Amino acid sequence: MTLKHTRVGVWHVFQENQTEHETSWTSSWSTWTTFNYSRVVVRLLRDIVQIPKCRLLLATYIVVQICLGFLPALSLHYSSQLLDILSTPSPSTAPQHLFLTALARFSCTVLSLLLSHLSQTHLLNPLNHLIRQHFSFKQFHLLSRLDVPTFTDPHLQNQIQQAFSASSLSSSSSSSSSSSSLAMITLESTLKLLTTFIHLSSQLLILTRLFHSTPDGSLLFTISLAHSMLTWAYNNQRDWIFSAGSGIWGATTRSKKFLRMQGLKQAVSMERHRKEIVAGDMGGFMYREFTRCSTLLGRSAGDFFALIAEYRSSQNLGFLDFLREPMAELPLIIYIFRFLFPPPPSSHTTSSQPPSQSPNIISIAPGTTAATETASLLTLTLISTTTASLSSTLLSFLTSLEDTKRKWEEADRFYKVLEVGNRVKDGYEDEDEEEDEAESPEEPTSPSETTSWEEKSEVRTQTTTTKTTTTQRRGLGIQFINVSFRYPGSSSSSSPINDDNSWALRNVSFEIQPGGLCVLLGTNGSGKSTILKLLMRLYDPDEGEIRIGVPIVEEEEENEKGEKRGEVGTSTVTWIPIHQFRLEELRRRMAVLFQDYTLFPLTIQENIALGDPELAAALFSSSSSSSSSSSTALQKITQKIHQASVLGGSHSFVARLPEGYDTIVERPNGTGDVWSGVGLGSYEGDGQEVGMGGVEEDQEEEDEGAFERIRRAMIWLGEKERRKRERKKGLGRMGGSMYAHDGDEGYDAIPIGSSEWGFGLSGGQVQRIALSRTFLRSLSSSPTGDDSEGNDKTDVSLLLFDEPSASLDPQAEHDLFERLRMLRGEKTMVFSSHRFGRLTRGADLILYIHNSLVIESGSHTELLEKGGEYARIWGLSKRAFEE
Ligand SMILES: Nc1ncnc2c1ncn2[C@@H]1O[C@H](COP(=O)(O)OP(=O)(O)OP(=O)(O)O)[C@@H](O)[C@H]1O
Repeated sequence: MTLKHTRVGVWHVFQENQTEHETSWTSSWSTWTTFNYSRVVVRLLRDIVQIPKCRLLLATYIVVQICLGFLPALSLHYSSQLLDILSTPSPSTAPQHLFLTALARFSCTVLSLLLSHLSQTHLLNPLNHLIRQHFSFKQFHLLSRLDVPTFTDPHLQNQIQQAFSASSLSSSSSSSSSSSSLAMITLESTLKLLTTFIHLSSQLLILTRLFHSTPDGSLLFTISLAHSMLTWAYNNQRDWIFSAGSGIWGATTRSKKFLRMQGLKQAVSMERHRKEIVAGDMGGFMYREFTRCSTLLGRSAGDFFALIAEYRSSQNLGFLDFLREPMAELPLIIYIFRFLFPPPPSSHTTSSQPPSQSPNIISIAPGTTAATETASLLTLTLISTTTASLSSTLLSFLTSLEDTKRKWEEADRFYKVLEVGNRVKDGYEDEDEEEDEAESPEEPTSPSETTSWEEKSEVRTQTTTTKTTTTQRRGLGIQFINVSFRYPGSSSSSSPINDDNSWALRNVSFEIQPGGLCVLLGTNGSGKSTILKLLMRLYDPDEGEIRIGVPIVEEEEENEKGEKRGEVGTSTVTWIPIHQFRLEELRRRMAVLFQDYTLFPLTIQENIALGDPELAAALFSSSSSSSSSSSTALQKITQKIHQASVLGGSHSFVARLPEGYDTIVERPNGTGDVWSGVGLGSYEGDGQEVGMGGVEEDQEEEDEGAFERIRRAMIWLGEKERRKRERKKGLGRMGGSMYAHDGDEGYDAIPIGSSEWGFGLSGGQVQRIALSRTFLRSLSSSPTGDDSEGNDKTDVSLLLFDEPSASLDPQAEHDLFERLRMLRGEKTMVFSSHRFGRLTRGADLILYIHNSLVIESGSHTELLEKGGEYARIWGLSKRAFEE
């Protein structure tokens, strides 16, 4: 299928080309037939029904909605009856009949109101909450389980965004709460379709009866039907262009001026660029450039959706416009026509039934009696309103049909995204696949059945075993065998590896024995961090293989004769392909500090504790329990966190923070304090009052007083919360907010989240917290820290550090390497670094990488003897100190 290219301002829109006749409604009918909607609806209902407490609520909600679907038709019925009675007054029965009918009509309105209220307050709101929560769990599960290449895939990102934002987008147009979940909106939409259908069918039944006895009934019916269809088709045709969910289209802009304009706009709005803008005196230039670009681009620059809306509204009038609008006037024209030229009496307006007694006959003509006029006018009113009502119900049904179809498609997309698999396959997945292929009757080994890492190595097939006779070492070995890798999305060309710059690593081979220390050196972008990422299996190599060496220490055994077996001080290293390990287990054996480490928008304590998720879970459960045993456990966990913090070098400054370890690093989005009516007064900057606009002088003082009171109330709340938690925990400090003591004034609120790292943490401090998290992982794996003898019981055998001292001062760097030195032989350590010195001198293996190739490898002495690149750089740094 070809693509249609449209220019909308600075945007280029590419659309799947639909032929003239293949408009949205025809294509929509074809999707109705091809798309298996029932599957989505059944799955959605099954999911909702499985949510605890939802079943009864849902059943009641459906019943109420169905009743609400019947009520309008019932109201119509009683309205027509009322008009019947009014047009044919009978002295004997009229008052009583009139009263009862009016009561029934009134009851319909009251019942409709009550049911709507019941439905919204007692059914829809709780149902919505349960469903939203359930589906948010599913969303969170997906987002938390995706691996790096899958998550960063732009195609999947787009799908996730579409699927997850569908609920918020749809909710804005939904009549229900704006925070409805997609599932709830889909359910509501489906039920709305059902109730509108019931409404339409019951209304049709009543109207057929009414129109049947009217000479122009069928004509009016046809007109109102045609009008509804045309309006629907018109709306569809208009919405078809670039509307989400219809057709496939994409838009891009390549306008350099527009990109610059937007970039400048973002730069001046974001706090993190403020320092550079002020220090570089860029403000004036930015303003001039922004206005220049904006003026040059004029109306063509703008947000895509705003431009599309403008584009749509400026489209030419079409055939449907000419047909649709006049058709709305047709019923009135017919009434007038009938008034002026009444039809001759027909067979069913027989002489036995005079016109005045037949309410459903239009027989207004000059010279008729007053009673006949009243009856006919009432009939006309009834026909007019019911025709309009039918038209709107039909339109609503057709719109609802389209809307529901879209919601089902969104729900289908949502479910498909939830099922997305990770690109990095788990060791057991491979194993299962192999077993499936071999059609083995045996059950695959369940992760829980295999308890030890060493045991696992025995069951592997593609293993190589080597014996080391050196001192018995712990840690894991690493082997890279001709490993080549390029990041997903890097250009792929058929040229040989050595001529292709898209590779991050090319034919890399090396071996590190368990407990060894390896330093990766090299120029920027040479591939050092990539080696660490491959070791963590964030990505898998494209070529070659990575193996992990598991040392199995041979125990001394005595046989029956008392002879000793096994070599003392030797260990057998079994080399296992990395992809055969269960990912969870592999990563539990490793601790990593990335170059681009991040802190999470949580407290410092939680940030460190997350180094060991089990410990973090124990921390959260102990802190929410008030028993004495959990208080003891909490103290032990806190000690462990502090211990890691000391090792990472963060304890000294964290302890001095007003909220200590409970300081929130950065307020999460949507949790910032909400203010209203402040900031309009004046702002005191450097002793000078600067008008901020809008507030009268008297009011200004009043507002500042109010602002102060609110501010203090918020501080009081934070303090209260903190004390409550302190009492509960019996230790430490905790707070949802952060306050700095400003001496005279007491506490002063610090706007959290206003700086990139919340409480104005320096780069080095952030790195120390991140280091503490890495150290926590390498501390005892026991969540309660029962290791009273101080033995290292950790599972972590491999430490990976990417520029661990990049932001540290020399003393902190020295202390860090001293601490790491203690772990030599206990754990395998791999460092990526630019620094030559103590680290490289003590390394077992140095890899010098350049342009994705390992160009030199060996120990410090070996590399100096070689006199290559390493020796040259070493010489440079040595000279710098000597000069
Ligand atoms: N996520 C990514 N997607 C695509 N390419 C990447 C990605 N990360 C790194 N690269 C590219 O891979 C190559 C190797 O990057 P890597 O981060 O391993 O270098 P490095 O040696 O650690 O550099 P530095 O010393 O600057 O930290 C570089 O060319 C880089 O541009």
